[in-house]
Amino acid sequence: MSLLEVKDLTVTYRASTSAASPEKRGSAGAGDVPAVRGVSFTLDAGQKLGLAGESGCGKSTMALALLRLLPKTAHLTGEIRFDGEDLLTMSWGRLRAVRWAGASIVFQGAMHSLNAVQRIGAQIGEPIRLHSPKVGDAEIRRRVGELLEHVGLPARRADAYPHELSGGQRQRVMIAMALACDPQLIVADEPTTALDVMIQAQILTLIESLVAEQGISLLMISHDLSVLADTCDRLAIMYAGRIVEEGPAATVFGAARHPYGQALAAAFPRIGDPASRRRLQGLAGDPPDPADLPAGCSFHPRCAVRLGHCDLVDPSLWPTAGREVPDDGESHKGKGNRPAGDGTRAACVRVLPDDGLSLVEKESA
Ligand SMILES: Nc1ncnc2c1ncn2[C@@H]1O[C@H](COP(=O)(O)OP(=O)(O)OP(=O)(O)O)[C@@H](O)[C@H]1O
Repeated sequence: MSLLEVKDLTVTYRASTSAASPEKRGSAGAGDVPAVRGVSFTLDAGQKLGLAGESGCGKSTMALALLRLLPKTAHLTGEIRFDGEDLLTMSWGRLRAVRWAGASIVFQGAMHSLNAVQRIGAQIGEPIRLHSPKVGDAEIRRRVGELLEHVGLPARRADAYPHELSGGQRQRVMIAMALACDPQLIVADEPTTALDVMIQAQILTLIESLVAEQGISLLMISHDLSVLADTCDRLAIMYAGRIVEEGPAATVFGAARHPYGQALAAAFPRIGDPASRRRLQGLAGDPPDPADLPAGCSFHPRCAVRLGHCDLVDPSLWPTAGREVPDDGESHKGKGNRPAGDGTRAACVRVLPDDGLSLVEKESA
């Protein structure tokens, strides 16, 4: 059993809370935003999964859904199993126990996530107080000091207010808070957004070493595929609310099968690979408005290698077997045996040419 099992998760932001639910209506209503559409993935204990995609593809919605932190207008269906328990059906009391101690989250933009008028020591101590009411003030203070030192800040900074810290220091405080109750999983949503590159690197190294040291699982969200490829074991690529490709980080970043995965990989440099001196390629156009998705594959209007049926068929995610999997999403249906594959799943496959250039790179060469 995996630590986290997400099965066919959908999240729809309703235009009106008074309207009947999408389930009761049978389909999404006018103005509803289907932000996450049938996402499934698993995360094992100690594993690091990176979730990448352009702005608006549903990454933060996914992250917030995992801890049921979405606003009331969000309607969720599917399953989110954490350590065997379904988070979507569990009681609020049980959910409170799972948050922080089972799974915790590091939000993007620490300044907006911290309470501006409370000392950071009190903020880091809060989850400890909530989860262990018998622990006294002196012990909490000792533990907070320890956590601050663990993330590279002096224990005395516990008395500081958020505005007295730099952006990087505030992000370290967020990480200390996420670690306060020894969680099994940390969800880090763009943990280095708005930090300069040097501090970004320090924070990423810190997260990496802490999760490795403590065996914590990590779900890291970013639009920066190269950072994720460098930090995570596995990568999942999201587009228009769906995971379109998922697999070992090196495979997805180095030889993506889905044209969107290829386009995203072509837009980022390969960290630590000086041999890969290639021109970075931008991807023309914007992701679709989730409330007004194109028919067929949502990526087809921007796809450099689309075929005739791409505006008709919306392929589902299938395990790939080497490079032989068809991309119509239908061919495996009804067949008992799935291909053995190499641990990669993709919603569409385009064979990489022999010169190793992705088709997207080749088209724009
Ligand atoms: N509270 C909300 N109500 C209605 N729609 C929302 C809400 N929050 C997000 N959305 C919409 O859901 C879609 C997915 O947004 P989300 O923030 O999850 O994307 P993202 O990939 O995390 O983007 P970014 O990288 O910019 O944070 C977007 O179209 C967004 O406008």
